[in-house]
Amino acid sequence: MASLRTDEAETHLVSRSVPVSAPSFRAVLDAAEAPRTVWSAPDEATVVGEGAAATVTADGPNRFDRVREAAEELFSSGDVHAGTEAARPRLFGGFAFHADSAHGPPWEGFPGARFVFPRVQVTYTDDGAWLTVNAVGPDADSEAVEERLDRERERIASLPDAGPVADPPGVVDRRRTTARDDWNASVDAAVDRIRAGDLLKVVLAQALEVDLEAPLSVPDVLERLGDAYPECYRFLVEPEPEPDPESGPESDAAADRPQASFFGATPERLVSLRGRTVETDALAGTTGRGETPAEDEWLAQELLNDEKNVHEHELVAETVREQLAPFASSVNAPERRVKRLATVQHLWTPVTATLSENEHVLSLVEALHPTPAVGGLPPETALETIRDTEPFDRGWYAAPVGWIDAAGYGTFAVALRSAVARGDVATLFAGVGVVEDSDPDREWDEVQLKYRALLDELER
Ligand SMILES: C=C(O[C@@H]1C=C(C(=O)O)C=C[C@H]1O)C(=O)O
Repeated sequence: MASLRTDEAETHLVSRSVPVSAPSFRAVLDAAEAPRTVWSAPDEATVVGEGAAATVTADGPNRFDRVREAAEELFSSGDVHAGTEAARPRLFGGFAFHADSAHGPPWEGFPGARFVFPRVQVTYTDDGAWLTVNAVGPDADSEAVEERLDRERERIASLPDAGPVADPPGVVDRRRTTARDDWNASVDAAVDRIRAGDLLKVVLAQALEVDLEAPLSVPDVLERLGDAYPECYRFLVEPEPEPDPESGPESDAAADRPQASFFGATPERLVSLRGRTVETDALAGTTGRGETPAEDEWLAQELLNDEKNVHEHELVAETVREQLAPFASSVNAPERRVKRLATVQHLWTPVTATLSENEHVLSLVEALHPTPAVGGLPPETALETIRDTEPFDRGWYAAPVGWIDAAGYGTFAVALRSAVARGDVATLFAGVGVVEDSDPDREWDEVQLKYRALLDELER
């Protein structure tokens, strides 16, 4: 079932934008009403969204089609003055990793798919910032939207200064979903299945729940992640504020339940589509950072020549090329290289393709997700292994997050190096590719290394 939820039954869309002198990202996000949206990608405008003029949700195996149909309906009758391309109407959101995600803790409010058309949007481009007000429904008349745009412009211009970025809140307690012995047994069992020929690769993940000393400031964390990971895709997805299940439906305590926020800074693009040009990444195979440039380079060279990591990587690169082939008149992938991030280095093959006919980006998302960088091979057996092995719900971790527009173009990243936070509790996720030569201890260490991206922003 897909649903397009708007203020009213009809879906007439009105969107108005004006250039504004760039307000501080943190000040805008701090003052924004929920659900808040952030999207920031290399070579793309950064977007902060406030509230929802329309929400698209879907569950089940047909969720990609359902979202696409609802998006087409939403975008079908638009009265849009965007002024700049980056401020054109777009839906921001994503999907759960598994089609049958249970939406249990900490994933309450995160359905199989959910996209938001923000009520208010600030778009930061190289040529300055734009403020956009959107409305959907029969009451969405241009005059009312223009009046709101004036009011929002005044509000944005007089936002209080966000002050200095706060230090990380500090971690007081942590709980792992996976004990060391269980991890070793799971990796060994996966390796046995690989050696028996049932599997080629499976990505196994862990979750880490941390209690923070103070409620998390998502704007501060996103700002710091932007500084530390400029080459990554930063995102923030929030469900609409929901009632507390422990209090009655009419209770005031409902309003006190902390807002859930799913956010991260991921190095992995799942796919971007513009015109008929497709860009995607094969990213798999990991090592650490060195203490010196020479040590960094040594580690990078070792990674490029390491048989186990190259095998793990090539399974991904090959699969991505194969999955794009039916859509494409050409697929190009250069020699693999190393992507160096603040805490890790990865083997990376950027893949580009030209489509043989027009496609919606969600068709490509559906074809590619999950790549063997986060699922495995063969895909169905790997997914079954993940479900049987992992003692927690991946929710939206390692799943597609991004945006779509009226033309069916879009960009999606793989939601890695991510956490879902609610007040002073956060759950972090990280996984590793298990192949024939995997060693449980080394894979354990790699999971801990991948947690660093977010733990560094939470620990004092
Ligand atoms: C699964 C994660 O990362 C993925 C797995 C990698 C690997 O196994 O080497 C590397 C990059 C990502 O494709 C994660 O960060 O949680």
